[in-house]
Amino acid sequence: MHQLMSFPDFSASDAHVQWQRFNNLLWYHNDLGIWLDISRMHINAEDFERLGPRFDQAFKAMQALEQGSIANADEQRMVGHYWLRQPQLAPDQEVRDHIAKEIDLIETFGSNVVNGLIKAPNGKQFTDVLWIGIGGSGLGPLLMIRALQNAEQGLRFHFFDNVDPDGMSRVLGNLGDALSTTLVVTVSKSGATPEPHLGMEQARQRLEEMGGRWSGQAVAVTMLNSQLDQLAQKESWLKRFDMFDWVGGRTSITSAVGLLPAALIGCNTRDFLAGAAQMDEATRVPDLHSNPAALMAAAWFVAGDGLGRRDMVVLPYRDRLEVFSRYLQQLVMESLGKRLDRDGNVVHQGLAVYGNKGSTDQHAYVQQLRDGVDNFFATFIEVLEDIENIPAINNEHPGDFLDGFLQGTRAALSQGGRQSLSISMRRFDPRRLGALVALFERAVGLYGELVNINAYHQPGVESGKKAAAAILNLQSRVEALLADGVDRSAGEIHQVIGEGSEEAIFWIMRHLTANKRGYVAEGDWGIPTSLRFSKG
Ligand SMILES: O=P(O)(O)OC[C@H]1O[C@H](O)[C@H](O)[C@@H](O)[C@@H]1O
Repeated sequence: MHQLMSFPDFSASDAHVQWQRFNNLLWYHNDLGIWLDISRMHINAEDFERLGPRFDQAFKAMQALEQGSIANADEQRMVGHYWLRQPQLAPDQEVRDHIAKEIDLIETFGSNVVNGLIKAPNGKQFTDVLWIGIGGSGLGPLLMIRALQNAEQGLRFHFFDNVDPDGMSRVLGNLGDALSTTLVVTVSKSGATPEPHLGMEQARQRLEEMGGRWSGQAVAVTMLNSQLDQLAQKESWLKRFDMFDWVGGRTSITSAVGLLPAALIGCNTRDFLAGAAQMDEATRVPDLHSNPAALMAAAWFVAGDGLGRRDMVVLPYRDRLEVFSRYLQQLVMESLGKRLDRDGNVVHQGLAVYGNKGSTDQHAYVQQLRDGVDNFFATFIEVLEDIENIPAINNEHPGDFLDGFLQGTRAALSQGGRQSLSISMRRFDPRRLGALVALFERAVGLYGELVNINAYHQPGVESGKKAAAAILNLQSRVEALLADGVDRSAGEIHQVIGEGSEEAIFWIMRHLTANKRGYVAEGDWGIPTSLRFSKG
């Protein structure tokens, strides 16, 4: 049964009406000290009524998912990230025990490394971590480190989240000799993603050139028996941690993927999990009005006409949360950006996410938000507790300015008829980060149900991967052909190979000739058809 709720429609000009909406729509969790306010989204009482039955369905689907249904039908997988913070919810005892055991192992390993009980092969204490992972295996850890690490706490973190040679060179350059006391963690659920594999090989070679012993400082986080796991086992790496088949990369932050970095910076992993579990409790409530994830999903739905017509601009007013929008990009866009719905209809669903942090962004793109194209809604995130060692100077408290800037932008957007929702946290710590992540995870899950898509697969990514593999294969064939030293145009190469396209061959040759790989080109680079390529 839906409890009918009456509150006035959004009004850009009537502050009293808005105050009433604020009071009527405000969600608050006393123990977590978190508020959610959707009163400045253009959602009205009749939307609640209209969406009620859809939410009843969505709540049921989420319940089934938590009980272990095959929620990811295309991949025939269960979706179990909620079990990670409440193992007792998992469908069988073996899984429950496995989750609990992994958390213990991560905690012990982390504290032993931080306290120097586990040492680098050269006998010295580990000083740094090189974290090699991409997508969910990189973004969650990055968020954990940026959001939770305090100065001088735990190990220094460095990331390989790409195969950009320049990026890798800079990271290795920054590490320098410290590579010999660096824990190198390779993270890949599938254990077969090319990016972390290449990163691992680079790190390994650099380390071995320095006389280091790879297996004494290498750690793997992956699924049992994956390619990466087999390598780690064969070579007796220092440690390996499990990723579970039923946890997707973008929701893996409460698995070893997020817990291990937390443990390595001496942060309380149990608090992080407890915060997520508490928010899970709150977002499990099958009532639209009192469930914050449902309120958020409903507001997103109405703002974008259920078709993702408005982007979500994430504006955390806390530097620690600067990468949260990047984290949400994967969580939201990889989950909701789908061509087909679950009945096979072409729907091109999605919800675009971008943002950095306030107040910084007020001096960059907020001008367009206030006055330009109205194709977004803002998500303000604030933390109320200021930091004591940044005192007021001349009676100017930086925290007051931060709050003032947030309120100012929020008001300016509303006056301009632009929508926003706000999440306020009394303080920020591992528990609140866990809660924040869980809030968005559930909102994404509910929204996926509202628009009837599979939020847990990523077929588009797979096709990009296949296309990239085809290009690398084409390159091998082009290089084999040009090994004879004969010069050829892109068209001639294409004719002989009979694969790919002239344009793809041009791109490959442009890259090869830009590097000292022995290839030369004669002709005009502005007229691709004039060029003849050869191995010089
Ligand atoms: O952890 P891995 O198996 O290496 O996957 C890393 C990432 O790559 C994929 O392409 C997926 O789209 C992401 O969801 C995943 O997080």
